[in-house]
Amino acid sequence: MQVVHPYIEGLLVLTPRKFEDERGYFTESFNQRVFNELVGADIRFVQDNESVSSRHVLRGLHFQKPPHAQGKLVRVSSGSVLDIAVDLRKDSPTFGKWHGEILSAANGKLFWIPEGFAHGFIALEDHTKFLYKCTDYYAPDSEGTLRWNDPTLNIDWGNNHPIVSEKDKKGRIFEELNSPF
Ligand SMILES: Cc1cn([C@H]2C[C@H](O)[C@@H](COP(=O)(O)OP(=O)(O)O[C@H]3O[C@@H](C)C(=O)[C@@H](O)[C@H]3O)O2)c(=O)[nH]c1=O
Repeated sequence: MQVVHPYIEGLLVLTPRKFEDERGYFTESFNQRVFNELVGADIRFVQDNESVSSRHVLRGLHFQKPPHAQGKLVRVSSGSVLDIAVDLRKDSPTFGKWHGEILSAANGKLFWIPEGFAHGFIALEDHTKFLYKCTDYYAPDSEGTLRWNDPTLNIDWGNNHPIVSEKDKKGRIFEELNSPF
């Protein structure tokens, strides 16, 4: 397992070992014990999600407010994305900063985004399948959306005209967000 700690504290990028042979490959895409040792906490996931997106589709930036905040362990099993986590923890030295990671079926990376972050991604290929585990259940009344193209965040999505849902077009701007974390 290769483990990388991005400069924003709490984020983790994991690359599980891939065993390749003439049949194809085998990999442990999730191992609760190994994961908890790496994170140093007893994290429990309660919901697995899957979405498929066409190229240029951007989903985000989403979070759920406490008491329904979610940690997310995300990966891609087909295609690729640029995945973004924005630090919304008010007392964090990196509050308002973001980290981007390319996740693809080919690189097999897992990106751990704990509670206190907004999350989103843009699909870089057609039929990009995005898989993620969440630490709390979907709670639509607790949902928050931060505007993907917020000028303060200034995220480089590599695309100025992505396909965005009507809900995401109405996302709040960072300056007016009043972060719940
Ligand atoms: C997220 C979610 C959505 N839904 C439903 C609600 C809606 O009718 C439909 C599509 O929902 P959305 O438009 O919110 O889906 P989407 O834009 O893919 O939302 C996801 O975006 C990424 C970036 C995340 O980080 C996720 O946590 C989640 O917010 O699916 C559920 O039933 N359960 C869920 O957990």
